[in-house]
Amino acid sequence: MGINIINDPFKNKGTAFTKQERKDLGLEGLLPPYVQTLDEQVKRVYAQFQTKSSNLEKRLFLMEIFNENRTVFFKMFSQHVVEFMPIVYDPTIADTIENYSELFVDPQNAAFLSIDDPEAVKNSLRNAADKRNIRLIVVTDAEGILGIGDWGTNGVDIAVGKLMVYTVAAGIDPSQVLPVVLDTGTNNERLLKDPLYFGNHHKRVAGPKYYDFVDHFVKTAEELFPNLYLHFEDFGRDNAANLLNKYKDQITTFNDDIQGTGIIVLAGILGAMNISKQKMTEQTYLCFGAGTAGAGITKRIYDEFLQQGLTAKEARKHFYMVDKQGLLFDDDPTLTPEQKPFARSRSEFANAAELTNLEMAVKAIHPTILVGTSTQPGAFTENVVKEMAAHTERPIIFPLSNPTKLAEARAADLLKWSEGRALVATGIPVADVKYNGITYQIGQANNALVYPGLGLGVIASTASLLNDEMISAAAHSLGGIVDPNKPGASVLPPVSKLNVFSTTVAKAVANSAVEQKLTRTEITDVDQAIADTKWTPQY
Ligand SMILES: NC(=O)c1ccc[n+]([C@@H]2O[C@H](COP(=O)([O-])OP(=O)(O)OC[C@H]3O[C@@H](n4cnc5c(N)ncnc54)[C@H](O)[C@@H]3O)[C@@H](O)[C@H]2O)c1
Ligand SMILES: O=C(O)C[C@H](O)C(=O)O
Ligand SMILES: [Mn+2]
Repeated sequence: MGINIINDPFKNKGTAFTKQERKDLGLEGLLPPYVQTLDEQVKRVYAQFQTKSSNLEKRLFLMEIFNENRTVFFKMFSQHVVEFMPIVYDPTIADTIENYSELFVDPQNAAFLSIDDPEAVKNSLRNAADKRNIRLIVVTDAEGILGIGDWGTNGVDIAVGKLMVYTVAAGIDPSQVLPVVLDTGTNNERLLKDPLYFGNHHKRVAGPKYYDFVDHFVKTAEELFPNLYLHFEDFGRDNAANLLNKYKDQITTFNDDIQGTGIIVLAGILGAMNISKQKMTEQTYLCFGAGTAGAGITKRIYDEFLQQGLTAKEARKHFYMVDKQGLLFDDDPTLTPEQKPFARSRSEFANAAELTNLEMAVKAIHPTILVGTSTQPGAFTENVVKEMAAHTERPIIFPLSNPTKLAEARAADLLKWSEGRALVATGIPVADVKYNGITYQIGQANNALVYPGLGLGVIASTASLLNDEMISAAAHSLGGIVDPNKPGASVLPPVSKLNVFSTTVAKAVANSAVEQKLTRTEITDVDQAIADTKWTPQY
């Protein structure tokens, strides 16, 4: 029995089991005699961590600790958030997803569900939960992992990684979460040919069979875990919005790429407005890469224009989208439902036929905001940036494609090409940039800065739905943390304060749920409800 506890990462205390616990739990003789404190354990493990040289090695080491002892892992993570985030999460997580089979040591308490075995869904979820009270699932079908595409069952890592950030940022109890991967096949030829690949060796199943399988999973999860908050991550462009639209008014659910990214970009633009002292509704917005994230962000910013008093007709005039084919026009039969509302009429431009790339579009439109979610590295060229900067004092430029190798531009280049005028945020963390004697702090417009607080607010308030009011409240709550008058100020709060502002976001979201009477239980004190929900790593 003692061995079982040592092998259970939710219960294991390792060398910190007291003499009495060792006696009671049948652990005598299974551990060296000295009883360590949690702090001593963390110090020891962090020293081991520091001997690792590459980020991949560091991540693999941290995952071993995660597999053994969640308390030590999260205590250490919480002390080194800025250092660990890019290792545990994006961008290093992309390497572990691409090499999942080669690096595999442990399934990390995830649930692996296969479209070829729908009858097993219920038992699989039950087995993975192992009688734990699951309040939060991150599910992926891994068709659109970050910007690296289709990774089949390997994508389970993104669900595990997103959940780790929930805990370190917002104190979500790690024993109440479940990562889930839906293996519906893969169109990744490299995986299909790889004898080591752990997933189903067939093409992705599409159409009704796919939607039925997802629905079967959703219904079963809702039945097994009645207080569930269901987070969708990295589904493909054809399915992500459909699934969100199907479930958002029925269950407590969230799509991170559409909604989470929308929140963080809105918060970043509001931050940029504080710095430039300009008005949001006077901006011209260009979305580059109008897929899941791009269209989700555009919709969020557009809704903000409406909230700030513009009519739908007035607001639309401020928005443009560029995708593979160039500027999107309303006569294009390949537009997605999410792109359609923002497509323009050819008659607006004398040279519509020439607007087939970003540079030509920027020349014709004079955007003041350019947000990249295109997976096209280097797409924000010097010419594009100079052209944009020629027509606006403080160009707002967010190259958001992840991981690092796919970013549309580097922050340092954007500042150089705009002579320090660009207001920049990136998808992955970047170091400060020095330019002309000013140190620029670069905001990280990654949904990781908001989804944990959002989730904490939803879970603590027992909200039955996550609606647009709550989402807007989350975006607006991130203001006022950065001093906008400091030269080189960032448009977003720093990751070093992730823990603090996650609670700020949670309060805004929970208050909104309470005001709208969307909670399942009566919440009289939001702050208390949040404090009661939060888990801290301690024995
Ligand atoms: N920073 C963040 O928080 C965050 C959040 C979500 C997504 N992202 C990043 O955004 C990128 C896109 O993710 P997604 O989920 O929206 O993927 P997606 O596949 O749904 O969308 C990508 C879009 O880019 C378009 N595109 C491809 N090549 C292009 C080109 N040459 N020019 C213009 N557009 C082109 C595609 O047609 C598609 O519409 C990824 O790199 C992802 O990591 C970042
Ligand atoms: O995972 C991330 O780093 C952000 C985002 O969800 C993405 O898909 O790129
Ligand atoms: Mn994502």
